[in-house]
Parts: sequence; structure tokens; C-alpha cells
Amino acid sequence: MAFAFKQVSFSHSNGKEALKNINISASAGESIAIIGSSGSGKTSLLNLIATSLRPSIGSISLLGIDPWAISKGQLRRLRSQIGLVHQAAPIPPRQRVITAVLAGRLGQWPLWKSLLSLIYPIDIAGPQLCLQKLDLADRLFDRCDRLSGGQLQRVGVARVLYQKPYLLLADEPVSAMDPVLSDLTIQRLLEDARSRDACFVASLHAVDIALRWFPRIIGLKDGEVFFDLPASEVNESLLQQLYASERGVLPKQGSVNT
Ligand SMILES: Nc1ncnc2c1ncn2[C@@H]1O[C@H](COP(=O)(O)OP(=O)(O)OP(=O)(O)O)[C@@H](O)[C@H]1O
Repeated sequence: MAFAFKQVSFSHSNGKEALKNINISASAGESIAIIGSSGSGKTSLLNLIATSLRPSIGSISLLGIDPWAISKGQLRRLRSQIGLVHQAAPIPPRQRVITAVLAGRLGQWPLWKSLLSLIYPIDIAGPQLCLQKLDLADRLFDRCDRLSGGQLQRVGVARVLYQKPYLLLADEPVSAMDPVLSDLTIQRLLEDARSRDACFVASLHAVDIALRWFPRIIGLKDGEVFFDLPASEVNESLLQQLYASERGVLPKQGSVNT
């Protein structure tokens, strides 16, 4: 089992309950898209899998391990097997692209190697290959603040491809990309996960991309699992209900991006 949530609820420090009674699990090699309105809990869910957040209630198992019942050293090792593509890549602006990609393995390397990689690129071919897959190899030595939003997002994706985690998570990984690059990037992430039997979970606002590429779709609504279905069973009526606002105002027919 790649991950399992048992009766998990999560509240932010201000008391806002972002997730309620979540019971989901995924096997190695599975690819899942999380969809739902803004504020439905997608980022909170991914951050719980990434161990950036701890459940308020319930339990989580990641790669067969309870992350909150192990030592700090064991948690560090577990985290090195979990890769998260953030909504906005947390990359220092003056950093070179190659250094930003190398950072994917910081958690797997000894301290001396990690520190050295921040000063001197200790591997060039590895990051170059990851960037090549995303059509960005020509920017290897550029500074990150010279890149467009979509290019920077691809650096974040290249970093996780370089990391090769068993749990590959992505929070809106293609939100700043054009349709062609969005498809290419999602395809690359899926190929990478499948080739290593890793579990891939991505949150997406673009429902058409979710349905086109992912075999399993989880719809979150107001912090709860509204549906958890094969993509072939997700229809327009379910999507209308998923995205209906609390005041009952439905998006017009066909306005959901399928
Ligand atoms: N740091 C925080 N402190 C307090 N409340 C938060 C915090 N982060 C998120 N929330 C709240 O938790 C709920 C879930 O937020 P979350 O970011 O998980 O949603 P989301 O589905 O990822 O949204 P989006 O699609 O807009 O990124 C929302 O009501 C949000 O306002």
C-alpha cells in the first residue's frame, strides 16, 4: 500500500476544518487526480500525504509506515521517498536551474554532498535528462528568476523527476502552462511513476486533463470525499454537483472544463 487514510480529519491552527473523515488508500503504481472547487481541501490532503501537516484526528500510513510514530531520523528517511511539486515552486530566485533540480535529492544524500551540490553542480547529466523530458534542457544554467511561470513550474517538476520518490505528489503542477505543455508534463509524470511503480497523486483544476490522463478520480467537496471513481464513471452530472456552490448556484451546462 502506498498510502492509507483512516478516518482522517484536519483543522488548521485557526480552527478551520479543511478535511473531514477521509478514508482513502492507494497502491503502488496507482495514479490519482484530486479535483474539487477552490478551498475544497486538495492542498491540505496533499500536505498530509507529504507529512507537512499532521492529522488532527485519525491515522495515516505512508509506504506502510505511520509517519507520526517514528523517530526524527526515520521520518527524514521516509520524507526523502516522498516528492511534492508545490503550487508555486519554493525556489530561491537567484538559484540556477541545475541547482534547483539537484535539490530533489538533498534528502537522500549525506550532508557533505548536499552542501557541495548547492555550490557546485555535482551531477549535470541527471538534471539535464529530467529537463529534456520537459522540453527545458536549454535552460540548465539559467537563473530561476529569468524563467516564466510555466518554465519555473517545469523546474519544480524536473526536481521531483530527479528525486525519484515512491510517493509522487503534485499540487496544481500545470496551472501556469499552455495546453500542449500541460499534457506533456502530466504524461512525463505518469510515465515516470509507472516506470518505477510509484504512486502519483495530483490536484488539478483542469477537469479535462484529470479525465484524459488519470484512471482514478477523487472529487473533494467541502473537505469530504464526494466521489472516488474510475475516470470512465465521472459524468457531467457528478461534476455539476461537485462544483455547485453552497448557495446552489450551478455553473452553466458545459462550463465545467471537460
Ligand atoms: N494556513 C491556513 N490557515 C487556515 N486555513 C487554511 C490554511 N490553508 C488553507 N486553509 C483553509 O482550508 C480549506 C482548504 O484549503 P486548501 O488549500 O486545502 O484547498 P484547495 O482545494 O487546495 O484550494 P485551491 O484549489 O484554491 O488551492 C480552505 O477553507 C482554506 O481557506
